[in-house]
Amino acid sequence: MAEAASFANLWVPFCRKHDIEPRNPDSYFNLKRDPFKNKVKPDFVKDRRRIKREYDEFKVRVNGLPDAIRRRSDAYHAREEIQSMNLQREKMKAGGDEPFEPVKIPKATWMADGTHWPGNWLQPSQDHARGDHAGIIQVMLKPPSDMPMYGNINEKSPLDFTGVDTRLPMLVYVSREKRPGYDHNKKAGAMNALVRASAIMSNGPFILNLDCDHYVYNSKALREGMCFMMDRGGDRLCYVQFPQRFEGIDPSDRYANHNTVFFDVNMRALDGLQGPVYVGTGCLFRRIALYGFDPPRSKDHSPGFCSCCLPRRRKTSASNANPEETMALRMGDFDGDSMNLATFPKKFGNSSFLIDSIPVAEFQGRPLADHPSVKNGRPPGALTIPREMLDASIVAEAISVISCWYEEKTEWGIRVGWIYGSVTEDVVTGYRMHNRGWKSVYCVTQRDAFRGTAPINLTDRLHQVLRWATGSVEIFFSRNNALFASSKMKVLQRIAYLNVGIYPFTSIFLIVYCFLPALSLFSGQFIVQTLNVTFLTYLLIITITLCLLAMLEIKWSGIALEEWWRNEQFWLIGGTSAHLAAVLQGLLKVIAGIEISFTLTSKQVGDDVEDEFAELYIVKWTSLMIPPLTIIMINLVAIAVGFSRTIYSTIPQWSKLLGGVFFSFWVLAHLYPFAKGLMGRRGRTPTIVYVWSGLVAITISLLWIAIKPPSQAANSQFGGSFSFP
Ligand SMILES: O=c1ccn([C@@H]2O[C@H](COP(=O)(O)OP(=O)(O)O[C@H]3O[C@H](CO)[C@@H](O)[C@H](O)[C@H]3O)[C@@H](O)[C@H]2O)c(=O)[nH]1
Ligand SMILES: [Mn+2]
Repeated sequence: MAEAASFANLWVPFCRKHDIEPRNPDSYFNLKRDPFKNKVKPDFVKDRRRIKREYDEFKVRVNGLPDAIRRRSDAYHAREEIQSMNLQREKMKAGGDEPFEPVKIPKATWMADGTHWPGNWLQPSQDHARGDHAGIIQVMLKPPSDMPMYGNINEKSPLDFTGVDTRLPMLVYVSREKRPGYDHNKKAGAMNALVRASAIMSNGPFILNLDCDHYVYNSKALREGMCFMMDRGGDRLCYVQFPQRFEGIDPSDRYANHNTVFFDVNMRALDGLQGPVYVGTGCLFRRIALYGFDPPRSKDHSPGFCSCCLPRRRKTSASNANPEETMALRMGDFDGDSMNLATFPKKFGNSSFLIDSIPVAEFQGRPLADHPSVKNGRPPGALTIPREMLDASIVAEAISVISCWYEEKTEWGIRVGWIYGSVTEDVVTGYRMHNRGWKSVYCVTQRDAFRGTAPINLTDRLHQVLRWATGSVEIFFSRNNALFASSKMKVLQRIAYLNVGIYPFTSIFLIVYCFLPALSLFSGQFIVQTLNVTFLTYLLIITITLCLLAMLEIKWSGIALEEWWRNEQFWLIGGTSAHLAAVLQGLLKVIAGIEISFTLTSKQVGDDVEDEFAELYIVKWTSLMIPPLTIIMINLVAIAVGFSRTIYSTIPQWSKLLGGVFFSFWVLAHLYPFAKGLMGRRGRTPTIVYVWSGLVAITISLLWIAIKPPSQAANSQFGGSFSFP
């Protein structure tokens, strides 16, 4: 961190001077395009060469750190040992009869300034180990000055930053206290600790949340998000969500990692309702909304007026599932009654610094009152007061709010901050805000705002989808089920959230549909006895509707047909494997209380220089693969059975066979990427895949013979009775 902060002193002004994008040095230096395009400043070449060298040196220094720190720590340790040995020897000379004891000094990780690193990961010991350590706060970069600080030539800086603002934002490293035996609530707990620490150290009225596997790709994106927040009526926005975009995904996007249908269709559609769901990263929050308050002026925005489809319906029925939920933290309407500060310690914990910061964050987040129509605006110039300097008491307070016990008997994780108890804490957290009447906005910038990495091999991808689906099932069985939403949630938004909780359950029907074509091939019967007009009309209407829907999605969102098809395919792959498992797991958790773990999805590591997408071909067997594999085998066998029966029958009815096989092929076409994934790299199919395929094939054949002995089957009808005219 210290190395990065010191490199930033050069890198950030360099980016400002030459309009560098993206501002992640690693991706910038790895860009495939011409770095000199549109660059006109004569010293750009010189600056770039210099900064590239600095960056390379920085990287080498970082690579050397594990070794350097170990050597430094050993040296310090040896010195300590010698010192204490000398001390003992002197004592022996002076006093005499004390027995000589070998000195034992616990090993520690030492920092360059000769102090102990409080975390100690090199040599874990009690109180200094992963999952067992005190809270750590390190101010890496001090708060910047209020006025721009322009560079000038006289400085020692190796680059000429004349006229470039060289300020850097405050940078603080936070690691919350961890003790064995405490439930730390994973990411949600980490976010809440950060929210509290930042309330005390900087108290920005807006918070950007990025996952560790994402980075800023467009330095101006934040400004676009702020436009929504500062706009008239923007004070009713709880967050601005940016789409998730990914890098390092195989060009054909075999497992629909880009998720374009979700990010370019669903999320954009939700933007027209109460707003997009929160997807965990790339999201700009209004701090006050995270604190669990109602939006301002919620009284004049009664649901009768904003419910888009059912106007003025429920005045009396106000199905407010939990009135105290929305009333408890009501901040008044900002204007008349002020916030009820007396109740704050019970909700936010005992830090008076934190409690005092809340009204400040609310005030500073208001839109500028530069127009008569802006209600409760912030008077111009109100934010130009200089920022308070950090002192020891502030840091001490920040340490205390990231302690293990701080949240005890408060509403953190229950009504305040990120909500606990779900592996998809993001959806729940956003839902609670919408439920209070807040709106959100989807901000798709021309240039991607943020970019991240995603698991591209089949196994990790399935596990990721499993986790999401499990989260959804949890939501379904919890009080966050949209059926219990407050009356402030718009009807269509409620349906959208209902869908979030329900979609894994579609896997049950999906699996049935995948077996039906095979079944009809085996039995020679189609799902309906005769192809009457009613059936065909239904089929036609459904098919046309689906096609129209697909066309609408593609035309409106501008995604490519291939991307759309990948999403369809993965919907079936995930649906028959991960979604089903999630439903079972979710039921287990609800009924038996058995929990699953939230493990970080593994990220591709670029060791394989020869193949950028080596990760794609990794096959790790998981039982999630059994249902799709079974579907593939059964459909293949069914096609073979139907085919051979037609060949050996006296009057082959090829059109009937074609009709039956068509639906089987349709299922297989969806599962094609899955089959490809199982194969691994050509010629390296894992044995377990063969074993399972063999097992399934034998089972089906035996079953088939048991049910319909060949002599009998030979006379029956072949190929399914459905046929193309
Ligand atoms: O114990 C944990 C586990 C995860 N994280 C964070 O959570 C993020 C998401 O984990 P990742 O393994 O990248 O999962 P994804 O499937 O990529 O995450 C998506 O889905 C998650 C919910 O399941 C959301 O939290 C994420 O924001 C969203 O990007 C990580 O980047 C970490 O920053 C923690 O802080 N603590
Ligand atoms: Mn991720």
